Amino acid sequence: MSTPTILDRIRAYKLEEIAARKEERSQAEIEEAARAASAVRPFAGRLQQASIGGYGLIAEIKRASPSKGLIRADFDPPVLARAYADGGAACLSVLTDQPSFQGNDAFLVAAREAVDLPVLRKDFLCDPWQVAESRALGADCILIIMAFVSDAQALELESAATDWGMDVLIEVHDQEELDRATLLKSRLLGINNRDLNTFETDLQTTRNLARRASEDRLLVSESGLRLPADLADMARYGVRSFLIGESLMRHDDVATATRDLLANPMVATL
Ligand SMILES: O=C(O)c1ccccc1NCC(=O)[C@H](O)[C@H](O)COP(=O)(O)O
Repeated sequence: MSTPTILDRIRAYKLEEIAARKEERSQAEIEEAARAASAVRPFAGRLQQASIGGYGLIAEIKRASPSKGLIRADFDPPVLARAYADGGAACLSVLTDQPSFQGNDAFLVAAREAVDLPVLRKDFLCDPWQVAESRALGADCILIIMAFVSDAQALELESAATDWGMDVLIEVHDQEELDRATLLKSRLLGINNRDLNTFETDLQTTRNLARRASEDRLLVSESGLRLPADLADMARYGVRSFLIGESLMRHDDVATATRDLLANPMVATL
């Protein structure tokens, strides 16, 4: 039998987590909480707007990761959210997965209350119940990781997100996942530079897949981006939106680091 991958391990505990949470709150209860949540903020719209002439940044609030362990000890989600907003981020991403990323649902709630930016719930979703739960927390966008879900699950998640008025960031990291993503209608397509088995990041993933993606998609390069030169490199391949966590989280002054990263965007030539 093959060794379980990180996604296999995450899937196993997520299924237990979902079952336990469903015991606590029925479908009707979670839907009622989702209906009572504050209005959805336009995630894809803000990102698109920022990427015209500039760069669209989804700035990630990330305390730890399976590959790096603890990334930031001084971790205060509302303070970080305000620093990202001051630095010019278009949107936030907040990790809520606890076992692998030391995230928490409360981090998303607190970060979103602190700013007026739209927020992505960064977690491992495979059940529409989690989409309603994301909306109940206030999330404006969910993530569908093609490597984590079947085609049927991806369609079900997208349909639930659409019903709740939320945006979807579809995530792919190879050609097969890019082909499967054609099933989905959402505009936002994230290309993850991180190999989820080895954890290595390689910007070549974005360079390769960006030119094969449909022109209708708004492309987001994800993971392993650190420098203004990295963003300019991706912009040469038509990618002007980015999901960045670790490199910004490691700066003492997150607002200045964010501002410096976004300064002097490459002029669009496409
Ligand atoms: O970050 C990880 O080590 C990781 C491991 C396994 C699955 C997912 C993982 N990260 C999720 C992400 O997509 C990143 O947090 C996001 O793209 C930001 O990446 P980075 O700028 O490199 O922190």
